Amino acid sequence: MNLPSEESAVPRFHCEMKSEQKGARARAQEERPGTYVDGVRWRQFRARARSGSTGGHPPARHETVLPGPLNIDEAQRALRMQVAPEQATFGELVATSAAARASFERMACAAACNATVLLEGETGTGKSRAALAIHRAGARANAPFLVVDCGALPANLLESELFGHEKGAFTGAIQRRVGAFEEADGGTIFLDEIGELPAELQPKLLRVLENREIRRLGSNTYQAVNVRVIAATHRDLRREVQEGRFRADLFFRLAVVGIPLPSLRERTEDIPLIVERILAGLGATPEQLAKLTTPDFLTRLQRAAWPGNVRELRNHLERCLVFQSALPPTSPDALAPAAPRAVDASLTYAESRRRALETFEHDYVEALLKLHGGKVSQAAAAADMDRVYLYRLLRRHGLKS
Ligand SMILES: Nc1ncnc2c1ncn2[C@@H]1O[C@H](COP(=O)(O)OP(=O)(O)OP(=O)(O)O)[C@@H](O)[C@H]1O
Repeated sequence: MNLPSEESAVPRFHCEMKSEQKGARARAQEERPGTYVDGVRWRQFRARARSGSTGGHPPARHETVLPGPLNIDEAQRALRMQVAPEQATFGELVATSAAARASFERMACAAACNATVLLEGETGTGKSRAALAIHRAGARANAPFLVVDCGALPANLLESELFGHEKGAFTGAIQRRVGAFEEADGGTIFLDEIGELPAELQPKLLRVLENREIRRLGSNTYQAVNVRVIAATHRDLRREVQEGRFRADLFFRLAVVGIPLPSLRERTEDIPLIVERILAGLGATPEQLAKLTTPDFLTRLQRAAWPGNVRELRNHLERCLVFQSALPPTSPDALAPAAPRAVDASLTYAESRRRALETFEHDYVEALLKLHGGKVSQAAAAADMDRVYLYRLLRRHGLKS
């Protein structure tokens, strides 16, 4: 039986489904690109007449309750509708919340096709991890995955980074250099912080996306590239378009599959699971794990603000391990009683969120610079930010000329 797929590279016999007297059985035939139901990867699935539902983690096998026997249509519907595991994973990402699972579903769809993807989410929501997971779950998994931070370099260097240059293309170009698009040929290029792409490079990237060909700096000829593009931004790109900082045509080219990543505030129910994952990754001992997953501590973590999202949570847990203690979250809003925050509910959600982010960004970089006596390099290193990017933020908020 064939299941619908947008990707021509998906094997014809990708998933085998059998109707049986007691129900239906589905078995994935290939390791890659994988078989997904509700964003969850499955190897074997059985829907049968009377049994319990076992959400799995990782879910290699699943059984659920269905009136049997089933015909193939019913079995297919069962796969789509009856599977509601409590936990979902996509690559290294884990979640139980509906918001995150909806993102995983979109990621799974994106992985199965070749379309350009735009990941949108606040800083630290896991955009880079999501990009890698999409690459790994797709047909290009064994080909290169290249990351370019569009906010990290000035325009001329970024152009060379992306498209390469010929020897002598500019002062200092002592030899020919292959750019990221060429290097990623056959694979995926991840354009992080795409909202920071300098205006002069936007038409050049648009051309690459439209024609799938690049031209090295200093060269007269275009050459074809076969690269899948995943971009990410923490900015509201629609707003950037409205305000003339980002080209509308480029935005539409990038957002063929738009995937919003929810902030941690919007999915606090995922925090216990993420905490467990992070602690395991940090090599916590069983004692440490027990101490840092008590209901009381988890509730405190769930009530904190986490403007830096999963990254901030991870840093906090790392501190807890270093100091061998369930430290209270340090974010200014942590454990705050229901004190009203300065939000204007007459604005749209998007506008309100944008303003809050702008304020956060401004306050953060201002405080950061103050803490480090105005030394940008030192501040950038301490904040684990790229120096050029920090400069850009400081200029954007009028904190440095
Ligand atoms: N679901 C998750 N489970 C465990 N760790 C996670 C998860 N999501 C993100 N992280 C961790 O949070 C940190 C930030 O993740 P990532 O770099 O993917 O976020 P981002 O959205 O790309 O951030 P930025 O916009 O600042 O580049 C990383 O250290 C990553 O390991």
